[in-house]
Order: sequence, then structure tokens, then C-alpha cells
Amino acid sequence: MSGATRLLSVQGLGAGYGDIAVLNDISFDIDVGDLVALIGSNGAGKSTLLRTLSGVIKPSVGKVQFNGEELCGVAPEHIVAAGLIHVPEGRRLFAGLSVVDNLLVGAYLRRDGKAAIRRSIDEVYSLFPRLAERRHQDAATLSGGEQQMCAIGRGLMANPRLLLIDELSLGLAPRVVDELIAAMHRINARGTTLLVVEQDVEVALSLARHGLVLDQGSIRLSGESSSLRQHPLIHAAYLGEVL
Ligand SMILES: Nc1ncnc2c1ncn2[C@@H]1O[C@H](COP(=O)(O)OP(=O)(O)OP(=O)(O)O)[C@@H](O)[C@H]1O
Repeated sequence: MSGATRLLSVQGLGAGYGDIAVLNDISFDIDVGDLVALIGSNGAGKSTLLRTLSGVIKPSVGKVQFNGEELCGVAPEHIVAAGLIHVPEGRRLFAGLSVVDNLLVGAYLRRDGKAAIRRSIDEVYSLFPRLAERRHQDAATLSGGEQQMCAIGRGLMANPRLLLIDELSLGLAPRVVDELIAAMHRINARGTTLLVVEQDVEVALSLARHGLVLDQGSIRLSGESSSLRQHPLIHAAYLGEVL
């Protein structure tokens, strides 16, 4: 993308759990305003990559530059404050707290005052009107789709520059997936850069402008969604067709 501003630059990243290496020599860039899908089969390392970017897992090697700042080895709170926000797999809402209180948890590091936070809540409600209807409901009693909306809304409450979303559509009905895809495009159009883990390759390639394909802890392919869609490996491995 010519003239684009780099937001995230990952170079030679390696990470894992204890002695088990999961990610090997991961390098990729994301520009401001992009919408990128991270694709890969079960166990490829997608969640591990998001956890490493958000500081939950410390990388063993490599560099992560975000908005010009080196993030490797930096505390997760600092990474949140820098504007890199992770919506984890499984949504991880706080049971016993209402929808609005879950949203407010996302704003815990903001120092721009109650009026700004109120505006952000209204933006989340306009994006997901069902959350507005259910604002006082215990988040644990929401449907799967509503929980995903609440988790994404909580991420938005942190005012992200880059929002990482793990398993956008997992376990959700096609109609809800369509709603979430439309919401991704609106969030992106309002200026938030997105990196979305999506196991359904059809959904991923129709959602995103660019794709990264992770295979056994390494980036196997990357490029525009339209060209990835034509790639023989994608057809053979993920779309179940042979060109
Ligand atoms: N907490 C953990 N401790 C040890 N190993 C882990 C842990 N979490 C994940 N792994 C291992 O790391 C590898 C990558 O897992 P990861 O969850 O990142 O993959 P994924 O691509 O997100 O897969 P899925 O789509 O199944 O969630 C797997 O082999 C997994 O068993």
C-alpha cells in the first residue's frame, strides 16, 4: 500500500510455553486502517500469536514495533495503554456483571473523563443495538453472539488503534456472523485497524482486505484476500477444492 503508515511491524518473532516453541520466525506488517485476517488450522498458533502481541506471553526472540514503539517484553497494561487491545478467544466476560459494567471494564485505563467514556458506550450501542437493549442483563446470560458483541464492545471501550479479535465467528449462527462482519467493516471505517483470527477461510477472505496464513507456527502465505482466494494451497488445505 503506497503512502500507508505502518502501525505494527513484527520481525523474527518466536514464542511458546515453557520449553515448547510454538511460533517460529514470524514477520509481518500491518498498516494503519488495514483489516487483516489471520487464518490457520487448529493448533497453528493463531491464539499464541495474539497473546504474544498483547504481552500475555513473553516472546523468546524477535521485535514487535507498534506505532513506532518497541513492545517486546513490555507489560500488558502498557500495551493496552498504547492502544493495542486483545479480544480473547472464548470472550471471557465477567459473569455476575451487567453488559454495561463489562463494557466499563474495558475503559479502566482511560483518563479522558466520564463524558468521553459515555460517548464510547453510546458508540458501542449504536454498533450493537442488542447490547443497548440488554445493558442491565448479566453478561453470562447473553447468547453466544451477544457475548461476542459485548467482548468486542469491551475492547472498543479502550479506544484501540489496533484491535486483535480471536475466533470471531466460532460457534455462531450464519446470521450472527453476517452481523459481526458488518460491524467489523463499520469499526474499520471509523479508523480502527483490525487483526481478526478467523478459522472459517470463506468468512476470513470475504471479511478482510489482507490475509496471513499461519501453519505450524510460521507464516506460510500472506497477501491480498483476492489473491489468497486463488492460491492453490488455500484451495487444497482450507477450501476443500482443487483448482
Ligand atoms: N497454555 C498453553 N500451554 C502449553 N501449550 C499451549 C498452551 N496454549 C496453547 N498451547 C499449544 O500451542 C499450540 C498452538 O495453540 P494455539 O491455541 O495458539 O493455536 P490456534 O491456531 O489458536 O488453534 P485453535 O484454533 O485450535 O485455537 C498448540 O500446540 C497448543 O497445544
